[in-house]
Amino acid sequence: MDKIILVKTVMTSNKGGKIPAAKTILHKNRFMLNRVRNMSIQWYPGHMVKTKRQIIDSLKLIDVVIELFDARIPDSSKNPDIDELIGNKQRVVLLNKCEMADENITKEWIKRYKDMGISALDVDSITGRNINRVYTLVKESVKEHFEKRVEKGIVGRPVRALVLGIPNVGKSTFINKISSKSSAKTGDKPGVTRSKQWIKVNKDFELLDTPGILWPKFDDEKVALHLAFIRAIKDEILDPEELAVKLIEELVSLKPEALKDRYKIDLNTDAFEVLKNIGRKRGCIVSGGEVNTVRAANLLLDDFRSGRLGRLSLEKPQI
Ligand SMILES: Nc1nc2c(ncn2[C@@H]2O[C@H](COP(=O)(O)OP(=O)(O)OP(=O)(O)O)[C@@H](O)[C@H]2O)c(=O)[nH]1
Repeated sequence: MDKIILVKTVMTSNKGGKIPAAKTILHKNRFMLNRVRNMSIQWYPGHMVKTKRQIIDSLKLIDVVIELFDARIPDSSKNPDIDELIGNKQRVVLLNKCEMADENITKEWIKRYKDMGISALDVDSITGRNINRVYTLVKESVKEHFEKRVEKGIVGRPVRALVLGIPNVGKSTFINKISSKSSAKTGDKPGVTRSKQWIKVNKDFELLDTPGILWPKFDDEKVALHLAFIRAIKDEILDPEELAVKLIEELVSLKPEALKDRYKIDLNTDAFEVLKNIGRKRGCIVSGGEVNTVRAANLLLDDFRSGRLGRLSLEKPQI
């Protein structure tokens, strides 16, 4: 199957004009999915190849990769190239933004990774939940590798890690949080290219200061939508009403009470009507009493992204 990668573009109708709102929503839904499917590889070669090269260069300098996923969508926030890129480098998976995901489902994910022989931990890089456990996990993951180094007589250097993840997953926030107690850069080290700096977490653990950004890639529209819901794909690319309608559809089947509790609305109607009801409840009204569905959509997306709809995991590990 062809790889589908989002490009920076605005939603346009087949005739090139912006699609009018409400009445065309069904057409729009179909159109968006086609658009998502058809999004071609316009910026792939430039950005992606350069980023990949930078990551490959960085991998030579580190012992372990810290792979950050969004706890709400661990499958979709995984870049399919990562396995090939990392090769047999040790890795630790962190399910970030865990306070917005369903706790039990996150536990299932952690178990799933453990079953695959990968250490995993749920973290919240804002509050710092579990951040102090990351070093222990990293140390365990490289134990064997370091013991071999000691056997070879190579001693006395800290464990070095690279943080990898898709845009907006929280890489910088995580790096800042984990290093906040001693965020001073350690300066250039032998074997480190001029531009590369190490951030000292503690005397035995350092992070490369530039996190590796992996561009999201997806083969199906569900992944694309999930990435858009969490804002790993820039909002300018997709129409907020369309995105909100898809989010409503998913939440209605997954956890309807999230919408009911927040907005006190009836869900026994189609998703666009639900969006309008959200708008009515929240005062997104324009002159003449019409609902401003764009405002309502942005409000809903904002509520989801900031966790105000409660703890929601959109993806469960497949059995
Ligand atoms: N609620 C919550 N928000 C988080 C967490 N970690 C990061 N964020 C927020 O997520 C947004 C993106 O965080 P960044 O650290 O900039 O993400 P990044 O991966 O470095 O982003 P890029 O530079 O685009 O690659 C920011 O608004 C952060 O405040 C978390 O654990 N919980």
